Amino acid sequence: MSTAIIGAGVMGETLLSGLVRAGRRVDELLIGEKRAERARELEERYGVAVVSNRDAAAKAETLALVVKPQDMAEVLEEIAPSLRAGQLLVSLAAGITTSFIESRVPDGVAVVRVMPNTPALVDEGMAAISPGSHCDESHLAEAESLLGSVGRVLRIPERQQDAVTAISGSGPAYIFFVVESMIEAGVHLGLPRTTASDLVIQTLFGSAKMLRETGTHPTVLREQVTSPGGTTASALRELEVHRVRAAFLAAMEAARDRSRQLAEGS
Ligand SMILES: NC(=O)C1=CN([C@@H]2O[C@H](COP(=O)(O)OP(=O)(O)OC[C@H]3O[C@@H](n4cnc5c(N)ncnc54)[C@H](OP(=O)(O)O)[C@@H]3O)[C@@H](O)[C@H]2O)C=CC1
Ligand SMILES: O=C(O)[C@@H]1CCC=N1
Repeated sequence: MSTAIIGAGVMGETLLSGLVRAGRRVDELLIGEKRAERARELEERYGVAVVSNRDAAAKAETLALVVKPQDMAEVLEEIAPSLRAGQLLVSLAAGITTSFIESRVPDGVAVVRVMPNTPALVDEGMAAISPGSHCDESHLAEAESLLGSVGRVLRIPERQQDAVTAISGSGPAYIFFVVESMIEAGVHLGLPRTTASDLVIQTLFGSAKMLRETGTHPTVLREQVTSPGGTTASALRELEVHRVRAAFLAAMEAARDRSRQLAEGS
């Protein structure tokens, strides 16, 4: 069963590398990528065949669409004549609905919408998948196996996808932003940059592991660190004064709204 990835940028290559790590045979993978230089790079790095989008659409049973939302209509127009009933399209594009895709491809082509994230690069991705209107269990299972090779997969109703995009799709960027900010703070406090960086990364890793392995609510974990009248309480007070919690809410509402807009092509 061959699988094609159309659009091998950051997310497309993340998926490709994960499939290769998971033992998927390279001769069962096809890549559609429009820039010749990028195509050569992928061929050299993975030994994978880069073909035209139309060839990929004609040959593969499953196609992962990993182009920008703004390029999706053009790509669908290009590949639609090569598609046939029974094939599966797995879209990883933010905002693009299954009905947007279904209305542009032949009847009987199944569509699954996915919101992945970049920690898939280290097999710790979080992907949420939703079926389109012509999907059966086998299509969902195939999408699950594709994304399951690079992390966890959750099935969700499609109406939740814009919120999921705001939380886990964009989520790694917020975490990296917090990490950057804490490292800069360490430097301001006089620590060497490498020391600050080691401290912050291990603190993040340990905290994530505690959340996952203890199952304890984050509020309880935060309270355990906050000694009465101590250092943490002083720091958290400043975060509240600067309305960081409200800023997170506003930021994620903005991401959710942007995801909705992307479906309209803007
Ligand atoms: N990055 C992320 O963290 C996440 C991204 N996504 C989704 O993944 C998709 C891709 O995002 P990302 O990887 O960040 O973006 P990139 O710009 O890195 O990747 C898009 C790729 O598609 C290629 N491309 C554009 N047009 C075509 C075409 N007609 N045929 C074949 N390839 C084409 C681009 O080539 P070129 O550069 O030459 O234009 C580029 O390599 C988006 O829809 C995004 O919403 C979802 C979750 C997380
Ligand atoms: O920023 C974006 O639009 C994409 C979707 C989620 C993460 N990156």
